[in-house]
Amino acid sequence: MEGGDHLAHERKKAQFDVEAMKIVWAGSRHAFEVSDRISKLVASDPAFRKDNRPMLSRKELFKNTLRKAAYAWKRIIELRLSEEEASKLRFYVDEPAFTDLHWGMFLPAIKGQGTEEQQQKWLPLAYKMQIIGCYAQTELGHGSNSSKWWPGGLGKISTHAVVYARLITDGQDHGVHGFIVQLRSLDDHSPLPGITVGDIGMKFGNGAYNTMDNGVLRFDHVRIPRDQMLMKVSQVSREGKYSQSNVPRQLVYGTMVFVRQTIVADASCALSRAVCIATRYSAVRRQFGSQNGGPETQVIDYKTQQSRLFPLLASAYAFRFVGEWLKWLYTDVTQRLQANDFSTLPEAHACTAGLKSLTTAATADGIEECRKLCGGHGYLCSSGLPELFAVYVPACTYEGDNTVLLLQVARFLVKTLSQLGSGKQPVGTTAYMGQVEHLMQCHCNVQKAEDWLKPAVILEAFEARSARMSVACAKNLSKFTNPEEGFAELSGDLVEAAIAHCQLIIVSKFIEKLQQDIPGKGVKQQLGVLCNIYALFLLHKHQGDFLSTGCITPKQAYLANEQLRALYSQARPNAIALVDAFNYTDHYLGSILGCYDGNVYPKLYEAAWKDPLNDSVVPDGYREYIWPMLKQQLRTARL
Ligand SMILES: CCCCC/C=C\C/C=C\C/C=C\CCC(=O)SCCNC(=O)CCNC(=O)[C@H](O)C(C)(C)COP(=O)(O)OP(=O)(O)OC[C@H]1O[C@@H](n2cnc3c(N)ncnc32)[C@H](O)[C@@H]1OP(=O)(O)O
Ligand SMILES: Cc1cc2nc3c(=O)[nH]c(=O)nc-3n(C[C@H](O)[C@H](O)[C@H](O)COP(=O)(O)OP(=O)(O)OC[C@H]3O[C@@H](n4cnc5c(N)ncnc54)[C@H](O)[C@@H]3O)c2cc1C
Repeated sequence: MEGGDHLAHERKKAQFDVEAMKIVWAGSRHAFEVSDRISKLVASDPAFRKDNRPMLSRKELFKNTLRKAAYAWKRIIELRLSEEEASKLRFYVDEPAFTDLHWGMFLPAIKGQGTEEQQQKWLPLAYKMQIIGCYAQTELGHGSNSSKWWPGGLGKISTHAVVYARLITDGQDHGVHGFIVQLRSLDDHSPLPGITVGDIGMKFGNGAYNTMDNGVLRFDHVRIPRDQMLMKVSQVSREGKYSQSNVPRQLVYGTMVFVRQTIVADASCALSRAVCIATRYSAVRRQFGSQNGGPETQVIDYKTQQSRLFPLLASAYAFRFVGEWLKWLYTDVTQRLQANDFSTLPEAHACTAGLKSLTTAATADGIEECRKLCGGHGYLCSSGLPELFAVYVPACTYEGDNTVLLLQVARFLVKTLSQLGSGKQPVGTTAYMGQVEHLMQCHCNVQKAEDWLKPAVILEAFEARSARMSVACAKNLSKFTNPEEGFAELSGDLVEAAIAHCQLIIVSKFIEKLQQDIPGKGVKQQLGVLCNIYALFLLHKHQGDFLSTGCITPKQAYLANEQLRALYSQARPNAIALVDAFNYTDHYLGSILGCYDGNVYPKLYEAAWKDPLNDSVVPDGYREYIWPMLKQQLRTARL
């Protein structure tokens, strides 16, 4: 079958209003309209072509990224795009670039940690791109006195950086503070005196994150003007006197809270993109197994394919909704901070750190699973999956290594439990800890598989598991005379308790989403199916935790799995429509396997001939290396 919509029969099976689901996915009608318009604008402009990336050398690739970034900026100005539209445009250009750090970290660091005066001086320059900034925190080795190493945009492009370094006045060390430092001349881009700066070298994957100039930076007697220390949290007077505002020191790390929140939202984008490719291809791909001489089985009908694919589809939706909620939490904490209410900062830190860790790990693993779900073709660059994986996987490391972040969550949980004794009632995402006595001894009330569809049953099982794991850690910690030693010794268990807590947050936010008014025929029902798949898939995967803590019985674990199989059958007819609801253009997906019309095979065949290796029938190197070898073999054979 040439041309046409090869997935039309799948689209007809949908039991819900796809257009309404698109709006739920986008977050609002307005967000949908902006996203739809800007993604089409990018897709229709040949200047944003990206299919040739894996073929380019690092230098060509990098120059191409600079061209695209400059062109994107030109279009943003010409079209007078709003901040929201401009950020969507950069998103759909889909190429990591220095601009990510300029807009995503440099500007937020100044906004969050600079005084009013500092903001007035630096922000207009940065908004107009008259200076380009990066965020320089990580060091080559341990400590804050070796060389900066890794900051994106630093290597070749940034003119300025927010640099994190120790502040020492009168011989006294005041800890790490942020400073705005000019790195390069605004005339000829050469490094300023005393500054050594460059790119740190090729990274994982062809193309992929090599469009970014992650850099190294050293200072030799560089003087930073006093008023370039970011002084919202603490100040140094003209006389060299150090003082602190009446705010928590942790605000110095506020930019990370902001970025971790955006990384959670981004996880749903990356995972949904991989899932869209794997779902469409699974419906196109047929294999043996037909009966009575009918068409062969679509691989999406294999239960094994469904049990690998549908939890990822459900996770993409789950991460979308928890990302929405996290954005709300971040906005709320920001407003409170402005009113000098710092009470929710520890929770915001724990939630952003924990959810960043959980969603990036699941997304990186999920993209790789989607590659395998596409069989051999998933390994071709034209599937889009190898590059997506290579670009995405460092999210498990940047903005805090995922294990280190889970340990931050564990500290928060242990602290929350320890405060129960003093009568402090936990609120927000730890409110359930307030019923710890009930959760320690409650029994799951599931007798038949369908009982697992009750939100209250699911919630209680997840709360009990999380509470019991945290309490077990706290009890074990209390056996150590030195708490830090205990924390280090038990860190493996603490990480698992943190994971259980974060999974509970995601499940509970999905359930809360379903309590809202969601318009559109069948939309809420489909989301209900996905929510149950997400929760029961986690329960099945971590049944060791649920069983060993006595939250459920082996029979109940068995029933959960039975229910999960039934849910997969309910999701099956809607699978293609559920990925169509992401509203991704073929340009953004960048995948032949995931193209909207499902016309995969002719496109794969055609793409192969476009590979530079097929420019000539006889390859370069044949005469030099292969021909003499063949001749040699010929002579040996004759002897
Ligand atoms: C709109 C589009 C945006 C696009 C986004 C743009 C870019 C994103 C895309 C790609 C990303 C690209 C690049 C990534 C950039 C980076 O990676 S920047 C470097 C980030 N580095 C890290 O994340 C380091 C991880 N380590 C930590 O976070 C450590 O906690 C620390 C901050 C280095 C501090 O360590 P330490 O001094 O040992 O303190 P400790 O951990 O013990 O914490 C002390 C107390 O402070 C609390 N706390 C820690 N962090 C925060 C925080 N961020 N906010 C609030 N509070 C925090 C902690 O809980 C402790 O509290 P106690 O009550 O004392 O227990
Ligand atoms: C693509 C990319 C882009 C980046 N961009 C930037 C940027 O723009 N600006 C910037 O400042 N930085 C940037 N970084 C750096 C990034 O933030 C750090 O790599 C990250 O925070 C992890 O720190 P590390 O590399 O020192 O890892 P390490 O801390 O050395 O981790 C190594 C191992 O040790 C373990 N470990 C470390 N500490 C502990 C502990 N306390 N307990 C138990 N285990 C532990 C970790 O789990 C990990 O397995 C970037 C990194 C990457 C990969």
